[in-house]
Amino acid sequence: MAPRTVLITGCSSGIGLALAVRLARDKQRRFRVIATVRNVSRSGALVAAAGSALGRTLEVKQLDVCDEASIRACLDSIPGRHVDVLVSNAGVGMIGPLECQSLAAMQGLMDTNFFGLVRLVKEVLPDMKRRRSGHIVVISSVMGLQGIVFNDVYAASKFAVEGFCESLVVQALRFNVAISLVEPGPVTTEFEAKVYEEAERADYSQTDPETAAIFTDLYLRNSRDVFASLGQSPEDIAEHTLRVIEAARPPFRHQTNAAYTPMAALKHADPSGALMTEAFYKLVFKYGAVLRFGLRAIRLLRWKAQKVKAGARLLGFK
Ligand SMILES: NC(=O)C1=CN([C@@H]2O[C@H](COP(=O)(O)OP(=O)(O)OC[C@H]3O[C@@H](n4cnc5c(N)ncnc54)[C@H](OP(=O)(O)O)[C@@H]3O)[C@@H](O)[C@H]2O)C=CC1
Ligand SMILES: CC1=C(/C=C/C(C)=C/C=C/C(C)=C/C=O)C(C)(C)CCC1
Repeated sequence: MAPRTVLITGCSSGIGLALAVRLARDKQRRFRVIATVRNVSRSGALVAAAGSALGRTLEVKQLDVCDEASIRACLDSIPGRHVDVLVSNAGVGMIGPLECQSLAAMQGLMDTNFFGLVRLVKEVLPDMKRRRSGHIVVISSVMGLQGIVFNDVYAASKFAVEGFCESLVVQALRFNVAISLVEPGPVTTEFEAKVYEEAERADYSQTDPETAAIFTDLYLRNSRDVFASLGQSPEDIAEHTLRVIEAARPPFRHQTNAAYTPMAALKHADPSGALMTEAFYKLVFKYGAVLRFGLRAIRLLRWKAQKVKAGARLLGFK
């Protein structure tokens, strides 16, 4: 079988980079990867990780999801504009009290996370429909299902992504085009570092002292613990995404972190929203110590499991 052409956005770091390299290094050579970056000068890590795959199963192209012309130019440079699998991955985060964020920054986030996807789909879907084949894979988030305090605008952008795809999936199916949402929980990538850096630079005089204290003393502290305990690696997410891409009948939704799933399920257990609101309120304001204790226990268990795995490898077990 001819290799499938996979176009991925946001490959300069994190999930996009890991996925591009994982697919390009596929032992069965099932994929030809077009790894796109918005700024070619930031493709060093990708090129280094791709190694010998570069120029064989992986090529790097420029694509800014906020710039329609760059999307069109990238697609026009592909023979027959033929893309079998589009992975919409490029995205940015934003945390903190609303009052400390400018409307321009919020609009910029929506432009990348939501309209970036819309621009890509508008350009790629018509060709896929004409060919009556294709797969659009969208890196959404658990925050596309469940909001998290101080992530208001980011969660809204992922809810928008989910609503867009949920509406489009039925029409696409009629043309034999699949749509899949991959929904990771926390992943340890530059994403995390970038939002913390921005939080450090933020001007908290724009909000009241109580809100600022809730954000810096409760949210930031607990969030770091959540990432340290429940965080997955970008390589983990690449493996999950590979499974979605290679599925004979791709799922519409795929959550990558079983430990996070109960958090996203609360709203479905009680349609009034009371259970979800109370559970999160208590986790943030009442049982912070219990949350941190639980997260520390998970960290210890993960550390022990890693040691056991390393020991097994040393003894020659797989
Ligand atoms: N990390 C996490 O905890 C989670 C992340 N996600 C989602 O995963 C996706 C990837 O994030 P992750 O790998 O973690 O973060 P990274 O910050 O490591 O990667 C984000 C990528 O998106 C690129 N990007 C940003 N804006 C644009 C643009 N306008 N056009 C093209 N590329 C752009 C960045 O490029 P540049 O280097 O030029 O800035 C970078 O390559 C995002 O959609 C994010 O929302 C979902 C769940 C959890
Ligand atoms: C679970 C949980 C928390 C934090 C969750 C975080 C930080 C999730 C991050 C998810 C990401 C980054 C998704 C990206 O798309 C709190 C609010 C600290 C306390 C209540 C329980």
